Amino acid sequence: MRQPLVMGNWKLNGTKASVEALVKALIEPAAKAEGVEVAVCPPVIFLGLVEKLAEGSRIQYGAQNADVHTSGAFTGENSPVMLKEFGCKYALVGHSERRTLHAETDAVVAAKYEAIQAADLVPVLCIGETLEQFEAGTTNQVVEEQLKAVIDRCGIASFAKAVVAYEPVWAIGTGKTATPEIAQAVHAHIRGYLAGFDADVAAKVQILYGGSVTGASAANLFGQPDIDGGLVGGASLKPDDFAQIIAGAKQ
Ligand SMILES: O=C(CO)COP(=O)(O)O
Repeated sequence: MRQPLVMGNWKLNGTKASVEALVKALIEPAAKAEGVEVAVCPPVIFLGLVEKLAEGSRIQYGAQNADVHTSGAFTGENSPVMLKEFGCKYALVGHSERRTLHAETDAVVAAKYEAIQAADLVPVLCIGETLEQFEAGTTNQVVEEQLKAVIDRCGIASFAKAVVAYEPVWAIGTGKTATPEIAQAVHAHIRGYLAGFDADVAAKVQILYGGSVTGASAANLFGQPDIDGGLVGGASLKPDDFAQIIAGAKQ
C-alpha cells in the first residue's frame, strides 16, 4: 500500500563533475526500481544542474533545507517557492544537523514544515533521539515531542502530504546502524502515535529510516513492516552502494 522511497541526502558534498557523474549513474538503477520512488537532495547550488540531468528520468529531487519566508531581506536563504521553481518535489526539514548546528528548535521546524507545504513541496520531517536520550530510554518521548510540535501547528491532516524520517542521531555518520528490530520498534511507535490522531493518515504516511544505511543493511531494514525506505547520507554518494540500497527497497 505504501510505496517505498529511497532518498539520498548528499549534505555538503559534490562538485559539478561529481554531481553529473552521480546523477547519470543513478538513472538506470532508478529506472529498474519500478514501484520504488528514488530521490536525491543535493546542495541547493546544484539544483539547476540536477534538474537538467534528471529530466525524463525516474529520479526526483529535493532540498536539504528551506527558509520559512517566500522572499525578502534574508541573506543566504532559499525559499520553498524558489525550490519549487527548480522542480523540487521534497524538502528535508529538521535534520539533526540543522537542529544541532543551526539551533533549529521544534517550533522553527514546524514553521518551516508549514512553509514547505504552502509552496506545494513535500516536507521530509526528520526526527530522532541523541545517544544520551537513547541510553536513557526516552526515544519514544523524544520523537513524540518532535511530531507534536508539527501536529500542533499544522494539524495531523498535513501528514497526508509529508514524509517522516526517523534518524537516530547516534546512527548518523557513525557506521552504527540501528538494528532492524530497534528501528522497526520506533517506526511502529511513530505510526501508532500518529494513529492516535488519525488512523488513516498514519497508515498511509511513509516513514523512512536514516542512519548509516548501507547496501548490505538496506534490505533487512526495508523488509520491516513499518519501514518504508531510507534517507541515506554517505552511501548515497557512491553510485554502486546507492543502487544496492534502491534494489533493497524493491521487495
Ligand atoms: O543523516 C543522514 C541522512 O539524512 C544519514 O547519514 P549517513 O547515512 O551518512 O549515516
